[in-house]
Amino acid sequence: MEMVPSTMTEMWTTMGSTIASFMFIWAIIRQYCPYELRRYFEKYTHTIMTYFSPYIKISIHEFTGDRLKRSEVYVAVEAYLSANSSKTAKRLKAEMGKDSNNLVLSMDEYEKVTDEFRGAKVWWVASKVVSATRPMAYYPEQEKRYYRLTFHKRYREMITGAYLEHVVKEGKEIRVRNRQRKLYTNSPGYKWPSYKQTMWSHIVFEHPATFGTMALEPDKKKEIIEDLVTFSESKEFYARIGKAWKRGYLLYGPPGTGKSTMIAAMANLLNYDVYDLELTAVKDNTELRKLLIETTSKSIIVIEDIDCSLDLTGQRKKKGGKAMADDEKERKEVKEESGNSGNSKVTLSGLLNFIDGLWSACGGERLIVFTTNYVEKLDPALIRRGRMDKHIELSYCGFEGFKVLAKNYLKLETHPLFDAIDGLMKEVKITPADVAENLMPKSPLDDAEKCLWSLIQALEEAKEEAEAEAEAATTKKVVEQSQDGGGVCSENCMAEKASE
Ligand SMILES: Nc1ncnc2c1ncn2[C@@H]1O[C@H](COP(=O)(O)OP(=O)(O)OP(=O)(O)O)[C@@H](O)[C@H]1O
Ligand SMILES: [Mg+2]
Repeated sequence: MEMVPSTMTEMWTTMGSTIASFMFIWAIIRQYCPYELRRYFEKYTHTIMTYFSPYIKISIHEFTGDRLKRSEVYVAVEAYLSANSSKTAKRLKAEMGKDSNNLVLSMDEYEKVTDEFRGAKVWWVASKVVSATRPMAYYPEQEKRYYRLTFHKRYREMITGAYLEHVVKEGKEIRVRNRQRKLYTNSPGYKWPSYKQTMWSHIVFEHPATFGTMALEPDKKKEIIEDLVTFSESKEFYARIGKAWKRGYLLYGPPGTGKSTMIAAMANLLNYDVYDLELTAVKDNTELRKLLIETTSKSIIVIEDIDCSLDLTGQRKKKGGKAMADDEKERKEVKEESGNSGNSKVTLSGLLNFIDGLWSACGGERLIVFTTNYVEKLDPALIRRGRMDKHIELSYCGFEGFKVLAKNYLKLETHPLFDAIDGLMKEVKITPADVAENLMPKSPLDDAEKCLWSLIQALEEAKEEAEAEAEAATTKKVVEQSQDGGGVCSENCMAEKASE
């Protein structure tokens, strides 16, 4: 009976000393054995182990080839695992997600998660290698991150086929759902050569406008929404007909009719990013192309006030001479003062190339939107179908539009004053922006009726103004006619004057 503990103790002692000597010898080998020999040794142990191991490993690296763009697969896997790992993994990384108030969790380095697919079990590990060599002391050490997928070799077909496809597809969807939408601009607050690699700066896109809150005739609204949704679902169609997956919209109409608002509504409907392109800040055609290449898919590229944002007007100015309206000139001057334009050498052909040249096809799933107040002043080449596929006129507010605004601003579906407003709206033009401004309560005590009265007053004032203007115009015409018409029209003029 006494023998047992002593045998046990002896055994432990022997084992302990064996391990110790093994470790010691290994340390010696590691230290004195040439590096090549060690590599050779490790490589072969690895091969032998793999030969006997029933498991297959697949690595997905963050960067492949040159370190320009993150691998799409890696990004998708990251998103897929972030959704699936937050329940099982113990160490998680938190990052800001959509709406900037929810956190997106993803697995931390060296964390392992298990996933199951059609009865097969797989393991994912997030890992990284830190490259020992630093190209330049200034740069931080280069980390190469990757995910490693391990599974049994009997599932080889299924995992390399269906499972990975499922992961990538799901991952992409999760990314779209979680991403914060961004509003990009190319007009720089400062220039810092070669430090910033991208040409766009961005902030989070948080415009609340939707088609629901827009004052538009219901039919027109429906048509635009359907057009947009059809576009976003037509990847195969565009591929089949051999056209780049993009669509141009031209929004035109007087100021304050909702052109900019509609762009925000489009972005919110389709969940797209917005690139607000300030043409006057683009140096030349080459820079314009660079900007285009750096835009991502699922985005809207916007050029506001296209009529006054570059030398296109210069071209037309030569042709059209003095035809440019005074107010347009004013707008142009204002723009030039505010922006650092003047030295922009973007030409019409550069812009046309931007819209439908070869480069415009890269990325895909893109809307290009132009807005203008003077559609008739634009070069026909710029807005022909195929470039600007859909022309949308945003015009003065009708009664239907007013009802939408009344519902949004005052929570009113009907009101006895609506009839009076309907009548007035048929007689005078008022922009949705003006209607909105009048419906906005100006003090906490203002009720719906007061706002409606304020609108009626505005409409009546506008009506009086319009009447006065019309009268002035007729008088002017009569005077002109009597001056240069001479004897020919004098009879008519006299008759008109007599009747007045
Ligand atoms: N159709 C509309 N529906 C709802 N609100 C509108 C509409 N049109 C204009 N508004 C309101 O008027 C304001 C100005 O509209 P917006 O900036 O979209 O006009 P715009 O057509 O882009 O004008 P501009 O030609 O001067 O750029 C917005 O803040 C918005 O609230
Ligand atoms: Mg606008």
